[in-house]
Amino acid sequence: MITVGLLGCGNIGRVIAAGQENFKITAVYDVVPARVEEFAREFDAKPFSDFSAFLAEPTDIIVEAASVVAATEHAQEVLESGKDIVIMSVGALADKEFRAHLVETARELKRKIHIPSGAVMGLDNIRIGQISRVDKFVLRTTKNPKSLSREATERTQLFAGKAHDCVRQYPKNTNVAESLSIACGRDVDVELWMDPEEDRNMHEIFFEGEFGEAYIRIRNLPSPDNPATSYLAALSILTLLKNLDNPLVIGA
Ligand SMILES: NC(=O)C1=CN([C@@H]2O[C@H](COP(=O)(O)OP(=O)(O)OC[C@H]3O[C@@H](n4cnc5c(N)ncnc54)[C@H](OP(=O)(O)O)[C@@H]3O)[C@@H](O)[C@H]2O)C=CC1
Ligand SMILES: O=C([O-])CC(=O)C(=O)O
Repeated sequence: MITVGLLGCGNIGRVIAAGQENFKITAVYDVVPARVEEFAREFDAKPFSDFSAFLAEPTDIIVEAASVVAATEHAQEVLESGKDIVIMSVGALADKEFRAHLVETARELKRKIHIPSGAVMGLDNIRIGQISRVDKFVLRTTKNPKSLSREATERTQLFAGKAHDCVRQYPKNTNVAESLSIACGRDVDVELWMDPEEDRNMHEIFFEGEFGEAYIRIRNLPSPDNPATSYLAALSILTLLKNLDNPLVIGA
């Protein structure tokens, strides 16, 4: 049985915990102590309010499902402790120096940094961008204003530019922009829209290159407990964890 240390007892953390089968969350940590205690009671895990103690607990892998700040603060020490990490708040890797250092540490210590497909589909073959010509790559994200904690009466563009800048400005809503950039091997173009007529978290991917062209549209249901996060993102990390010990690797 794979043992998991969970950093972040929020919306995604709860979906993962509810789906445990071949892995077990044995240790939990969150910035909100009452949330950790409640989560630990409900899912039979050990609660921690001190990160070092949480990390010292014997777990096989740490799952970050908290925030870009949490991933930035803790990813390095997780790897240095000799554990693999799953990073959900991928926006932390928009800092190129930080990412390079993290990857170098993982390489030296023979550890893995897992990045789930999250709220999009297609990361598998988008990786061809690392080895072949890319003519165009645009992510257009459209969410209801509620998902962006804003108000609007009409469709409004919030951002147009590069992924790194977008996720810095909208760290709770555009981690996928960074995942796509890492997959494709370049800082992709991003448009972020809010639309009161849209009730889904929609991601449209326009990809053209040496291979031909692709258009992928994902219309996600928002998570009931956090409309900023698509339910698909939680299912994605749950699937990743369930497949950690599967010898048959698909789509990689
Ligand atoms: N890669 C992808 O495709 C996607 C990534 N995400 C990202 O995944 C992460 C988790 O999402 P979700 O579960 O919906 O978020 P939630 O806000 O529901 O849960 C996150 C939990 O982590 C806590 N937390 C935040 N910062 C820290 C910290 N520094 N140390 C410890 N705990 C902390 C939060 O506390 P508090 O409430 O006080 O902040 C909260 O309890 C987010 O960063 C989100 O943006 C989401 C969707 C898609
Ligand atoms: O869940 C989504 O639709 C996307 C998201 O919030 C993110 O990438 O941070």
